[in-house]
Amino acid sequence: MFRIKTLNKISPAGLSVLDQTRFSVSGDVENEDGILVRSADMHEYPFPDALRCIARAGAGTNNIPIDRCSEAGVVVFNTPGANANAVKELAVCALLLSSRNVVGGSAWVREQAGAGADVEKVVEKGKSQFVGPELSGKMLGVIGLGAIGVQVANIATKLGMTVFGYDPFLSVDAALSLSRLVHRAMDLETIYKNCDYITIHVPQTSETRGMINEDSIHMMKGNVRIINLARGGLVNDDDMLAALECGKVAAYVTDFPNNKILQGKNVIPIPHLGASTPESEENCAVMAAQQMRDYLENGNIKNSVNLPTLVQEWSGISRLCVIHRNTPGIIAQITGVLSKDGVNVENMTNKSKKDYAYTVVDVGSRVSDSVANEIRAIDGVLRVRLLNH
Ligand SMILES: NC(=O)c1ccc[n+]([C@@H]2O[C@H](COP(=O)([O-])OP(=O)(O)OC[C@H]3O[C@@H](n4cnc5c(N)ncnc54)[C@H](O)[C@@H]3O)[C@@H](O)[C@H]2O)c1
Ligand SMILES: O=C(O)[C@H](O)COP(=O)(O)O
Repeated sequence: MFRIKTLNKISPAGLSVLDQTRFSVSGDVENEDGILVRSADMHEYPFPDALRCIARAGAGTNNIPIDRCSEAGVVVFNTPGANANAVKELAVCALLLSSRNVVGGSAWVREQAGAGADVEKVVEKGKSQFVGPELSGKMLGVIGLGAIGVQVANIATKLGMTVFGYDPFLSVDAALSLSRLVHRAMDLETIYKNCDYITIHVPQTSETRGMINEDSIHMMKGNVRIINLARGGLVNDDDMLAALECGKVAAYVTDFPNNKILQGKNVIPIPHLGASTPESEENCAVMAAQQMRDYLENGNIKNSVNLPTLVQEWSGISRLCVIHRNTPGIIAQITGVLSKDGVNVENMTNKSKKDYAYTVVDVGSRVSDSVANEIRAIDGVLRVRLLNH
Protein backbone atom coordinates (compact mmCIF):
# COMPACT_ATOMS: atom_id res chain seq x y z
CA MET A 1 0.00 0.00 0.00
CA PHE A 2 1.43 3.41 -0.99
CA ARG A 3 0.81 6.27 1.46
CA ILE A 4 -0.04 9.60 -0.20
CA LYS A 5 -0.30 12.83 1.72
CA THR A 6 -2.32 15.77 0.39
CA LEU A 7 -1.06 19.20 1.44
CA ASN A 8 -3.88 21.08 -0.32
CA LYS A 9 -7.42 20.36 -1.39
CA ILE A 10 -7.08 18.12 -4.46
CA SER A 11 -9.96 17.58 -6.88
CA PRO A 12 -11.77 14.26 -6.21
CA ALA A 13 -11.34 13.35 -9.89
CA GLY A 14 -7.60 13.21 -9.27
CA LEU A 15 -7.89 11.27 -6.05
CA SER A 16 -10.04 8.67 -7.80
CA VAL A 17 -7.03 7.85 -10.03
CA LEU A 18 -5.39 6.41 -6.90
CA ASP A 19 -7.12 3.07 -6.41
CA GLN A 20 -8.04 2.63 -2.73
CA THR A 21 -6.79 -0.97 -2.69
CA ARG A 22 -3.23 0.21 -3.37
CA PHE A 23 -3.15 3.83 -2.21
CA SER A 24 -4.03 5.28 1.16
CA VAL A 25 -4.61 8.99 0.56
CA SER A 26 -5.26 11.68 3.17
CA GLY A 27 -4.02 14.89 4.69
CA ASP A 28 -2.59 13.21 7.74
CA VAL A 29 -0.81 10.01 6.67
CA GLU A 30 2.70 9.71 8.06
CA ASN A 31 5.96 8.56 6.48
CA GLU A 32 4.36 9.14 3.09
CA ASP A 33 5.65 7.71 -0.20
CA GLY A 34 4.21 10.60 -2.17
CA ILE A 35 2.82 14.09 -1.71
CA LEU A 36 0.09 15.78 -3.74
CA VAL A 37 0.34 19.56 -3.44
CA ARG A 38 -0.86 22.78 -5.00
CA SER A 39 0.53 26.03 -3.56
CA ALA A 40 1.41 24.96 0.00
CA ASP A 41 4.90 26.20 0.89
CA MET A 42 7.14 23.13 1.26
CA HIS A 43 10.47 24.88 1.77
CA GLU A 44 10.64 23.98 5.46
CA TYR A 45 8.86 20.65 5.05
CA PRO A 46 10.84 17.77 6.62
CA PHE A 47 11.06 14.83 4.20
CA PRO A 48 10.11 11.47 5.73
CA ASP A 49 12.37 8.51 4.88
CA ALA A 50 9.77 6.93 2.59
CA LEU A 51 9.23 10.02 0.43
CA ARG A 52 9.82 9.20 -3.25
CA CYS A 53 7.88 11.82 -5.17
CA ILE A 54 5.98 15.09 -4.99
CA ALA A 55 3.31 15.86 -7.56
CA ARG A 56 2.37 19.51 -7.97
CA ALA A 57 -1.17 19.73 -9.34
CA GLY A 58 -0.37 22.90 -11.25
CA ALA A 59 2.43 24.65 -13.11
CA GLY A 60 4.59 26.69 -10.73
CA THR A 61 6.99 24.74 -8.50
CA ASN A 62 8.62 27.63 -6.63
CA ASN A 63 6.83 26.44 -3.46
CA ILE A 64 8.87 23.21 -3.56
CA PRO A 65 12.55 22.90 -2.53
CA ILE A 66 13.66 21.37 -5.83
CA ASP A 67 17.39 21.15 -5.02
CA ARG A 68 16.72 19.42 -1.72
CA CYS A 69 14.37 17.00 -3.52
CA SER A 70 17.00 16.17 -6.15
CA GLU A 71 19.66 15.51 -3.52
CA ALA A 72 17.25 13.23 -1.64
CA GLY A 73 16.30 11.36 -4.84
CA VAL A 74 12.73 12.68 -4.68
CA VAL A 75 11.06 13.15 -8.07
CA VAL A 76 9.05 16.36 -8.47
CA PHE A 77 6.27 16.39 -11.05
CA ASN A 78 4.10 19.23 -12.31
CA THR A 79 1.25 19.33 -14.81
CA PRO A 80 2.31 21.47 -17.78
CA GLY A 81 -0.57 23.11 -19.60
CA ALA A 82 -3.29 21.54 -17.46
CA ASN A 83 -4.52 24.90 -16.17
CA ALA A 84 -3.44 27.09 -19.10
CA ASN A 85 -6.94 27.69 -20.44
CA ALA A 86 -8.18 28.90 -17.04
CA VAL A 87 -5.29 31.37 -16.79
CA LYS A 88 -5.76 32.53 -20.38
CA GLU A 89 -9.40 33.35 -19.64
CA LEU A 90 -8.45 35.24 -16.47
CA ALA A 91 -5.78 37.11 -18.45
CA VAL A 92 -8.45 38.35 -20.86
CA CYS A 93 -10.50 39.43 -17.85
CA ALA A 94 -7.44 41.15 -16.34
CA LEU A 95 -6.71 43.03 -19.56
CA LEU A 96 -10.27 44.35 -19.55
CA LEU A 97 -10.19 45.15 -15.83
CA SER A 98 -6.95 47.08 -16.30
CA SER A 99 -8.57 49.17 -19.04
CA ARG A 100 -12.23 49.66 -18.26
CA ASN A 101 -12.66 50.73 -14.66
CA VAL A 102 -15.26 48.09 -13.89
CA VAL A 103 -13.90 47.45 -10.37
CA GLY A 104 -13.87 51.14 -9.39
CA GLY A 105 -17.16 51.86 -11.14
CA SER A 106 -18.90 48.94 -9.50
CA ALA A 107 -17.69 49.93 -6.02
CA TRP A 108 -18.86 53.52 -6.71
CA VAL A 109 -22.38 52.35 -7.66
CA ARG A 110 -22.67 50.49 -4.34
CA GLU A 111 -21.35 53.51 -2.45
CA GLN A 112 -24.02 55.67 -4.07
CA ALA A 113 -26.76 53.27 -3.09
CA GLY A 114 -25.33 53.08 0.45
CA ALA A 115 -25.43 56.87 0.66
CA GLY A 116 -29.13 56.86 -0.29
CA ALA A 117 -28.76 58.10 -3.89
CA ASP A 118 -31.17 57.09 -6.69
CA VAL A 119 -28.66 54.88 -8.50
CA GLU A 120 -30.53 54.92 -11.79
CA LYS A 121 -30.12 58.69 -11.92
CA VAL A 122 -26.57 59.11 -10.60
CA VAL A 123 -24.94 56.55 -12.89
CA GLU A 124 -25.51 58.65 -15.99
CA LYS A 125 -23.97 61.70 -14.35
CA GLY A 126 -21.11 59.91 -12.65
CA LYS A 127 -19.98 57.44 -15.28
CA SER A 128 -17.55 59.75 -17.06
CA GLN A 129 -15.01 59.33 -14.25
CA PHE A 130 -14.69 55.63 -15.16
CA VAL A 131 -13.87 55.97 -18.87
CA GLY A 132 -11.13 53.58 -20.05
CA PRO A 133 -9.55 52.67 -23.39
CA GLU A 134 -10.42 49.75 -25.67
CA LEU A 135 -7.98 46.90 -26.21
CA SER A 136 -8.48 46.78 -29.96
CA GLY A 137 -5.67 48.49 -31.83
CA LYS A 138 -3.36 48.57 -28.80
CA MET A 139 -0.03 46.83 -28.39
CA LEU A 140 0.32 43.90 -25.99
CA GLY A 141 3.62 42.42 -24.82
CA VAL A 142 3.58 38.83 -23.61
CA ILE A 143 6.63 37.84 -21.57
CA GLY A 144 7.01 34.06 -21.58
CA LEU A 145 5.52 32.04 -24.41
CA GLY A 146 4.87 28.73 -22.66
CA ALA A 147 1.57 26.94 -22.18
CA ILE A 148 -0.19 30.09 -20.93
CA GLY A 149 1.66 32.85 -22.77
CA VAL A 150 0.98 31.30 -26.18
CA GLN A 151 -2.74 31.07 -25.49
CA VAL A 152 -2.87 34.65 -24.18
CA ALA A 153 -0.93 35.95 -27.19
CA ASN A 154 -3.17 34.09 -29.64
CA ILE A 155 -6.46 35.22 -28.12
CA ALA A 156 -5.26 38.82 -27.86
CA THR A 157 -4.84 38.92 -31.64
CA LYS A 158 -8.54 38.03 -31.88
CA LEU A 159 -9.32 41.05 -29.68
CA GLY A 160 -7.69 43.23 -32.33
CA MET A 161 -4.44 43.79 -30.41
CA THR A 162 -1.00 43.89 -31.99
CA VAL A 163 0.89 41.28 -30.01
CA PHE A 164 4.61 40.95 -29.33
CA GLY A 165 5.84 37.84 -27.53
CA TYR A 166 9.21 37.35 -25.86
CA ASP A 167 10.69 34.01 -24.84
CA PRO A 168 14.37 33.24 -25.34
CA PHE A 169 13.72 29.53 -24.64
CA LEU A 170 10.68 29.10 -26.90
CA SER A 171 9.97 25.38 -27.32
CA VAL A 172 9.15 23.80 -30.67
CA ASP A 173 5.67 22.88 -29.43
CA ALA A 174 5.00 26.45 -28.31
CA ALA A 175 6.31 27.86 -31.60
CA LEU A 176 3.99 25.54 -33.52
CA SER A 177 1.00 26.65 -31.42
CA LEU A 178 1.73 30.36 -31.73
CA SER A 179 -0.47 32.33 -34.13
CA ARG A 180 1.37 33.74 -37.14
CA LEU A 181 -0.11 37.10 -36.18
CA VAL A 182 2.06 37.21 -33.03
CA HIS A 183 5.34 39.08 -33.57
CA ARG A 184 8.40 37.69 -31.83
CA ALA A 185 10.34 40.24 -29.81
CA MET A 186 14.03 39.40 -29.66
CA ASP A 187 14.58 41.32 -26.43
CA LEU A 188 12.61 42.65 -23.50
CA GLU A 189 13.38 46.25 -24.43
CA THR A 190 11.15 45.90 -27.49
CA ILE A 191 8.29 44.89 -25.22
CA TYR A 192 8.97 47.53 -22.58
CA LYS A 193 9.40 50.43 -25.02
CA ASN A 194 6.44 49.75 -27.29
CA CYS A 195 3.62 48.07 -25.43
CA ASP A 196 0.49 49.61 -23.93
CA TYR A 197 -0.20 46.41 -21.99
CA ILE A 198 2.33 43.90 -20.63
CA THR A 199 1.43 40.47 -19.29
CA ILE A 200 3.95 38.16 -17.61
CA HIS A 201 3.85 34.36 -17.90
CA VAL A 202 7.27 33.11 -16.73
CA PRO A 203 8.18 30.94 -13.74
CA GLN A 204 9.59 32.68 -10.69
CA THR A 205 13.26 31.75 -10.48
CA SER A 206 16.43 33.45 -9.30
CA GLU A 207 16.75 34.87 -12.86
CA THR A 208 13.21 36.23 -13.18
CA ARG A 209 12.63 37.47 -9.61
CA GLY A 210 12.08 41.24 -9.62
CA MET A 211 12.30 41.49 -13.42
CA ILE A 212 9.64 44.23 -13.40
CA ASN A 213 11.52 46.92 -11.50
CA GLU A 214 12.53 50.57 -11.66
CA ASP A 215 14.80 50.00 -14.68
CA SER A 216 12.30 48.03 -16.72
CA ILE A 217 9.43 50.36 -15.80
CA HIS A 218 11.61 53.33 -16.77
CA MET A 219 11.74 51.98 -20.35
CA MET A 220 7.97 51.60 -20.56
CA LYS A 221 5.45 53.96 -22.13
CA GLY A 222 3.39 56.19 -19.83
CA ASN A 223 0.03 54.77 -18.79
CA VAL A 224 1.19 51.21 -19.35
CA ARG A 225 -1.02 48.50 -17.85
CA ILE A 226 0.70 45.51 -16.29
CA ILE A 227 -0.87 42.11 -15.68
CA ASN A 228 0.81 39.61 -13.34
CA LEU A 229 -0.92 36.25 -13.12
CA ALA A 230 2.43 34.44 -12.82
CA ARG A 231 4.03 35.08 -9.39
CA GLY A 232 4.22 38.05 -7.03
CA GLY A 233 8.01 37.98 -6.75
CA LEU A 234 8.43 38.78 -10.46
CA VAL A 235 7.54 42.38 -9.68
CA ASN A 236 9.45 44.66 -7.32
CA ASP A 237 6.64 46.01 -5.16
CA ASP A 238 8.38 49.23 -4.11
CA ASP A 239 9.19 50.13 -7.71
CA MET A 240 5.66 49.28 -8.80
CA LEU A 241 4.19 51.43 -6.03
CA ALA A 242 6.32 54.39 -7.14
CA ALA A 243 5.29 53.90 -10.77
CA LEU A 244 1.60 53.71 -9.85
CA GLU A 245 1.90 56.79 -7.68
CA CYS A 246 3.36 58.94 -10.46
CA GLY A 247 0.96 57.49 -13.03
CA LYS A 248 3.63 55.84 -15.21
CA VAL A 249 1.76 52.60 -14.66
CA ALA A 250 -1.97 53.20 -15.10
CA ALA A 251 -3.06 49.88 -13.57
CA TYR A 252 -1.45 46.78 -12.07
CA VAL A 253 -3.52 43.61 -11.96
CA THR A 254 -2.01 40.99 -9.70
CA ASP A 255 -3.12 37.48 -8.81
CA PHE A 256 -0.63 37.62 -5.91
CA PRO A 257 -1.61 40.55 -3.69
CA ASN A 258 0.13 41.39 -0.43
CA ASN A 259 -0.43 44.08 2.18
CA LYS A 260 2.22 46.35 0.72
CA ILE A 261 1.07 46.38 -2.90
CA LEU A 262 -2.55 46.88 -1.84
CA GLN A 263 -1.59 50.36 -0.65
CA GLY A 264 -0.90 51.44 -4.24
CA LYS A 265 -3.48 53.25 -6.30
CA ASN A 266 -4.93 51.47 -9.31
CA VAL A 267 -3.89 48.06 -8.04
CA ILE A 268 -6.46 45.43 -8.94
CA PRO A 269 -5.96 42.46 -6.62
CA ILE A 270 -7.20 38.96 -7.40
CA PRO A 271 -6.90 36.23 -4.73
CA HIS A 272 -4.79 33.77 -6.78
CA LEU A 273 -7.70 32.61 -8.92
CA GLY A 274 -5.74 31.84 -12.10
CA ALA A 275 -6.28 28.10 -11.92
CA SER A 276 -9.38 28.13 -9.77
CA THR A 277 -11.91 26.62 -12.13
CA PRO A 278 -13.42 23.16 -11.66
CA GLU A 279 -12.10 22.20 -15.08
CA SER A 280 -8.50 23.11 -14.42
CA GLU A 281 -8.49 21.78 -10.86
CA GLU A 282 -9.67 18.47 -12.25
CA ASN A 283 -7.18 18.44 -15.16
CA CYS A 284 -4.27 19.21 -12.86
CA ALA A 285 -5.28 16.70 -10.18
CA VAL A 286 -5.83 13.87 -12.66
CA MET A 287 -2.51 14.50 -14.42
CA ALA A 288 -0.59 14.81 -11.15
CA ALA A 289 -2.12 11.63 -9.73
CA GLN A 290 -1.52 9.63 -12.94
CA GLN A 291 2.13 10.68 -13.07
CA MET A 292 2.60 9.85 -9.39
CA ARG A 293 0.94 6.45 -9.75
CA ASP A 294 3.03 5.51 -12.79
CA TYR A 295 6.20 6.44 -10.93
CA LEU A 296 5.35 4.61 -7.72
CA GLU A 297 4.08 1.47 -9.49
CA ASN A 298 6.37 1.30 -12.54
CA GLY A 299 9.20 3.74 -11.96
CA ASN A 300 8.21 5.72 -15.08
CA ILE A 301 8.89 9.46 -15.05
CA LYS A 302 6.92 11.95 -17.14
CA ASN A 303 6.75 15.73 -16.62
CA SER A 304 9.28 15.95 -13.84
CA VAL A 305 11.01 19.26 -13.22
CA ASN A 306 14.15 17.73 -11.69
CA LEU A 307 14.56 14.38 -13.45
CA PRO A 308 14.43 13.27 -17.08
CA THR A 309 11.44 11.72 -18.80
CA LEU A 310 11.91 7.96 -18.87
CA VAL A 311 9.14 5.52 -19.72
CA GLN A 312 10.12 1.88 -20.21
CA GLU A 313 7.88 -1.10 -21.00
CA TRP A 314 8.33 -3.92 -18.47
CA SER A 315 10.44 -6.75 -19.83
CA GLY A 316 11.70 -8.63 -16.79
CA ILE A 317 10.27 -9.67 -13.48
CA SER A 318 12.17 -7.16 -11.36
CA ARG A 319 13.02 -3.55 -12.02
CA LEU A 320 15.74 -1.47 -10.45
CA CYS A 321 15.14 2.27 -10.52
CA VAL A 322 18.26 4.25 -9.73
CA ILE A 323 18.42 8.03 -9.33
CA HIS A 324 22.01 9.18 -9.42
CA ARG A 325 24.33 12.02 -10.21
CA ASN A 326 25.02 12.63 -13.87
CA THR A 327 28.70 11.72 -13.61
CA PRO A 328 30.85 9.21 -15.53
CA GLY A 329 31.20 5.62 -14.38
CA ILE A 330 28.01 5.13 -12.38
CA ILE A 331 26.17 3.02 -14.99
CA ALA A 332 29.20 0.73 -15.33
CA GLN A 333 29.26 0.28 -11.57
CA ILE A 334 25.53 -0.59 -11.49
CA THR A 335 25.89 -3.21 -14.23
CA GLY A 336 29.10 -4.40 -12.56
CA VAL A 337 27.22 -5.17 -9.33
CA LEU A 338 24.51 -7.00 -11.30
CA SER A 339 26.90 -9.14 -13.35
CA LYS A 340 29.01 -9.97 -10.28
CA ASP A 341 25.83 -11.30 -8.66
CA GLY A 342 24.81 -13.23 -11.79
CA VAL A 343 21.80 -11.03 -12.57
CA ASN A 344 21.01 -10.84 -16.30
CA VAL A 345 19.88 -7.46 -17.69
CA GLU A 346 16.82 -7.75 -19.97
CA ASN A 347 16.45 -4.07 -20.76
CA MET A 348 18.03 -0.87 -19.53
CA THR A 349 17.50 2.86 -20.15
CA ASN A 350 19.48 5.80 -18.87
CA LYS A 351 18.45 9.43 -19.24
CA SER A 352 19.86 12.60 -17.73
CA LYS A 353 18.68 16.10 -16.91
CA LYS A 354 21.33 18.64 -15.95
CA ASP A 355 23.17 17.31 -12.85
CA TYR A 356 20.98 14.26 -12.30
CA ALA A 357 20.33 11.01 -14.13
CA TYR A 358 17.94 8.10 -13.93
CA THR A 359 18.63 4.50 -14.85
CA VAL A 360 15.95 1.81 -15.08
CA VAL A 361 17.13 -1.80 -15.34
CA ASP A 362 14.74 -4.70 -15.99
CA VAL A 363 16.13 -8.07 -14.98
CA GLY A 364 14.92 -11.64 -15.50
CA SER A 365 15.26 -12.81 -11.88
CA ARG A 366 14.33 -11.55 -8.44
CA VAL A 367 16.94 -9.09 -7.17
CA SER A 368 17.93 -9.51 -3.55
CA ASP A 369 18.02 -6.65 -1.06
CA SER A 370 21.74 -7.14 -0.70
CA VAL A 371 22.25 -6.43 -4.43
CA ALA A 372 20.07 -3.31 -4.14
CA ASN A 373 22.11 -2.26 -1.10
CA GLU A 374 25.38 -2.69 -3.02
CA ILE A 375 24.02 -0.33 -5.67
CA ARG A 376 22.87 2.11 -2.97
CA ALA A 377 26.46 2.20 -1.70
CA ILE A 378 27.88 3.40 -5.06
CA ASP A 379 29.20 6.94 -4.75
CA GLY A 380 26.80 9.30 -6.55
CA VAL A 381 23.73 7.07 -6.21
CA LEU A 382 20.91 9.01 -4.53
CA ARG A 383 17.99 6.57 -4.48
CA VAL A 384 17.43 2.94 -5.43
CA ARG A 385 13.99 1.37 -5.74
CA LEU A 386 13.32 -2.28 -6.38
CA LEU A 387 9.99 -3.08 -8.06
CA ASN A 388 8.61 -6.54 -8.76
CA HIS A 389 6.16 -7.28 -11.59
N1 LIG B 1 -2.15 32.49 -11.35
C1 LIG B 1 -2.22 31.18 -11.43
O1 LIG B 1 -3.06 30.55 -10.83
C2 LIG B 1 -1.22 30.46 -12.27
C3 LIG B 1 -1.59 29.28 -12.94
C4 LIG B 1 -0.65 28.61 -13.72
C5 LIG B 1 0.64 29.10 -13.80
N2 LIG B 1 0.97 30.22 -13.12
C6 LIG B 1 2.34 30.77 -13.21
O2 LIG B 1 2.62 31.03 -14.57
C7 LIG B 1 3.90 30.50 -14.91
C8 LIG B 1 3.89 30.08 -16.36
O3 LIG B 1 3.01 29.00 -16.52
P1 LIG B 1 3.02 28.12 -17.86
O4 LIG B 1 2.06 27.02 -17.65
O5 LIG B 1 2.88 28.99 -19.06
O6 LIG B 1 4.50 27.55 -17.78
P2 LIG B 1 5.43 27.08 -18.99
O7 LIG B 1 6.57 26.38 -18.37
O8 LIG B 1 4.62 26.37 -20.01
O9 LIG B 1 5.92 28.45 -19.65
C9 LIG B 1 6.84 29.30 -19.07
C10 LIG B 1 7.60 29.94 -20.20
O10 LIG B 1 8.41 30.98 -19.66
C11 LIG B 1 9.61 30.99 -20.43
N3 LIG B 1 10.65 31.71 -19.72
C12 LIG B 1 11.42 31.29 -18.70
N4 LIG B 1 12.25 32.27 -18.32
C13 LIG B 1 12.00 33.33 -19.13
C14 LIG B 1 12.51 34.64 -19.23
N5 LIG B 1 13.51 35.05 -18.42
N6 LIG B 1 12.02 35.47 -20.17
C15 LIG B 1 11.02 35.07 -20.98
N7 LIG B 1 10.50 33.82 -20.96
C16 LIG B 1 10.97 32.97 -20.03
C17 LIG B 1 9.92 29.52 -20.67
O11 LIG B 1 10.78 29.38 -21.78
C18 LIG B 1 8.54 28.97 -20.93
O12 LIG B 1 8.23 28.96 -22.31
C19 LIG B 1 4.09 29.33 -13.92
O13 LIG B 1 5.47 29.09 -13.68
C20 LIG B 1 3.39 29.82 -12.68
O14 LIG B 1 4.28 30.52 -11.85
C21 LIG B 1 0.08 30.91 -12.37
O1 LIG C 1 1.27 27.53 -10.69
C1 LIG C 1 0.07 27.23 -10.75
O2 LIG C 1 -0.36 26.23 -11.35
C2 LIG C 1 -0.92 28.18 -10.15
O3 LIG C 1 -0.35 29.19 -9.43
C3 LIG C 1 -2.09 27.53 -9.51
O4 LIG C 1 -1.93 27.41 -8.13
P1 LIG C 1 -3.07 26.67 -7.29
O5 LIG C 1 -3.01 25.23 -7.68
O6 LIG C 1 -2.72 26.88 -5.86
O7 LIG C 1 -4.36 27.30 -7.65
